[in-house]
Amino acid sequence: MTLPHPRTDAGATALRRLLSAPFEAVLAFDFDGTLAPIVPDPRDARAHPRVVPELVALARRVGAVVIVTGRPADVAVSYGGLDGVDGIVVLGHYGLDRWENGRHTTPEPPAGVRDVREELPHLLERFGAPEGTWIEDKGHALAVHTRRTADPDSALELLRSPLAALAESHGLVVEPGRMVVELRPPGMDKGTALGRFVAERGGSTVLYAGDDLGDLAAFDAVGDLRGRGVAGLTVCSGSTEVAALAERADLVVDGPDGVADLLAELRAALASEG
Ligand SMILES: O=P(O)(O)OC[C@H]1O[C@H](O[C@H]2O[C@H](CO)[C@@H](O)[C@H](O)[C@H]2O)[C@H](O)[C@@H](O)[C@@H]1O
Repeated sequence: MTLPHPRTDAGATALRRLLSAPFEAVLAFDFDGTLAPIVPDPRDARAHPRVVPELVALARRVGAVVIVTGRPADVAVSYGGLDGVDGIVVLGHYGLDRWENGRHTTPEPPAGVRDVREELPHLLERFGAPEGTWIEDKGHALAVHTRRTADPDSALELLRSPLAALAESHGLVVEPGRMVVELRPPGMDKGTALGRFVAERGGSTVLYAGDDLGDLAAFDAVGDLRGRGVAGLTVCSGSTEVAALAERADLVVDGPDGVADLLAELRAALASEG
């Protein structure tokens, strides 16, 4: 079992530093598509079976393990079985809420979310959203999924601008993703969440792994952190659905299976370093 080689010098430097000073490292992961395989119904998403055991082992050997997700933090904990990982922190809703040591802290949702909740079904009907279009109500955000329609890409195209207009009229922003458009509060993204977390923990290395467009902000944050002396390694959990992340990553692995392999390789490498 050998660790893969990052294709950039910056990534290789970060991996070396992670292995030589693991207690100064922050390991950060997206949830869906990275730790959890993509499934048709978002309510069925669960962590890859090898992920939690590997995170449990890694959490004992690194500075911090953090999940940065578009899910509500408590939902990611429950779907992922993440409460089994000692010391893990879960930043949900792109960083708006936080789960740590069994405690979930979350702000009040803005009024715009309530209004969008009311109007969204009518909008979908008015614009002829095809059968299989599904609204995920996340409390602080609403996500319109098309994965279970006959033609998910066309359904997304049909709905993209009406959803953007609805979001804007209620002070929300749209977050595009894998067969989904989310209408969510502005003012937070995965990059801000990751940057703040690394500052809070004082890490000298950060690894961030993601699979979707919302993870690009976290990749940007890794770039900013490098400018401030923090070594950074970006990992793409590769898929046929999103090319933009793979183009920017220091390392591309084969979906959640590949992420689970990487975790196992990191764990083995850290164990052999003593
Ligand atoms: O930031 P993440 O943890 O990656 O969450 C992003 C969105 O993931 C979920 O949707 C995605 O995964 C579903 C389950 O595999 C899949 O059916 C869907 O097509 C994907 O877009 C989740 O439902 C969203 O709320 C998250 O924002």
